[in-house]
Amino acid sequence: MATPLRNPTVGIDPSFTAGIAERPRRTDRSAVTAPHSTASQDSGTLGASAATVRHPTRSGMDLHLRQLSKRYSGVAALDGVNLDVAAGELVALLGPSGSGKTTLLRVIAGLLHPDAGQVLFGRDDATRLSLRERNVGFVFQHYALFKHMTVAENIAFGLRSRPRRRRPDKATIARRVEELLGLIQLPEFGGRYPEQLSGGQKQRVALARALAIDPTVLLLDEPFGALDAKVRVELRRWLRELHERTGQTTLFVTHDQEEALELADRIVVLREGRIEQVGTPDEIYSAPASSYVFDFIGRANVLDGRVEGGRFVLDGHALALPAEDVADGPARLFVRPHDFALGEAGSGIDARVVAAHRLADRITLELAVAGQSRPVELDSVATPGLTTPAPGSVLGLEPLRYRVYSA
Ligand SMILES: Nc1ncnc2c1ncn2[C@@H]1O[C@H](COP(=O)(O)OP(=O)(O)OP(=O)(O)O)[C@@H](O)[C@H]1O
Repeated sequence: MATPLRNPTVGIDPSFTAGIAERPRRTDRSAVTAPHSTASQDSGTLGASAATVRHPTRSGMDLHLRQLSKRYSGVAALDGVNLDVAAGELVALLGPSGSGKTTLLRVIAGLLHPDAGQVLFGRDDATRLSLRERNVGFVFQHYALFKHMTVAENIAFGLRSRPRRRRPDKATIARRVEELLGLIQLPEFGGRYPEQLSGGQKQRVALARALAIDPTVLLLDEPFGALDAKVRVELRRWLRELHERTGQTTLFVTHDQEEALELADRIVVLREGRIEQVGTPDEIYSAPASSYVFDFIGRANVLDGRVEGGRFVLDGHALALPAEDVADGPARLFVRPHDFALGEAGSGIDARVVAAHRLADRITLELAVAGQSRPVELDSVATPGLTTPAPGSVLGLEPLRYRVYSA
């Protein structure tokens, strides 16, 4: 019989809230010292041992995925996925529909078993353990709260349903629920039922319920996907703050690149069950490893041309951009809308203005480029004296930052 994994870095203690408040920021982990030992009060109540309170960082566990594969009737949902997540990291799994995000999250959770490969929590092989044995916290896109239970009962559920020997006493559970209600900023809501909450509030309660068990890792499957845009943005910031305070190792699935860029320490871009790139938001945005990542992260203009002798050229245009690391042959130029300089026709890429919009200090242009099937979008901060170009006029575009990939 497999032994449940316990988070060795996170012991539940009555000073939970204080402990969170005292936690230094991630960059200062080495300076962490125990706020105060509560081992004698807690051991035997929430299953915390002396070892659990020796590590007060509350940063969850490190996680390692080795060569994970999963196929569904011939289709590879996961294809040799390797990933290392450090304790306390907030990682986004990003990719289009069908790229394998949910499958990967479910395999980490133990809700789904891989055909091959390993899931390691710390140094322990968890591949054959169930969700409960892994002690992970999982939040679904559609608030899976129990309708017949109050908010407090929902949050307490994971602790109450533990086997007797690891179940905390009632007073400890009640205290823990109060702490979590404070943490999710719903201190007065313990007696309400889920139907009396907004969508955003329900998701906060779902998060509190997942955190209640002191999970080894927190797994969120499009946690804000069902909410409207404004609430999404608010909850996104709230989750980032919550993570700064709890330092819980967290993986969340999203197909929203903005959400990933704003929230994550690192982003994992998935494509057809494989990892296309892993990096910080800056790395992913500024140095996309492939045209797939460039296209997926942020807005992109794509121009079809070719590389000749280390330069990207477009027939009929003066442009000759350095592209030394790309082999000669058909190639694509990728430029973000705000990464063009505007000049005279004949100086770079000649582009005809199709439509122009000015909004306060920004000018947006829709342009047509001879020989290209896709329109080009340009977004520029208006400088004094710059008038909005008239539709029909021809301009020269100079890419300031760009990437060239073989086609
Ligand atoms: N139970 C299943 N049976 C058959 N195929 C499945 C099953 N679950 C997932 N798949 C397939 O595995 C691939 C990956 O699916 P997955 O749900 O992990 O993608 P995703 O990136 O999470 O997509 P979405 O953003 O739409 O949720 C897809 O091709 C999907 O059709």
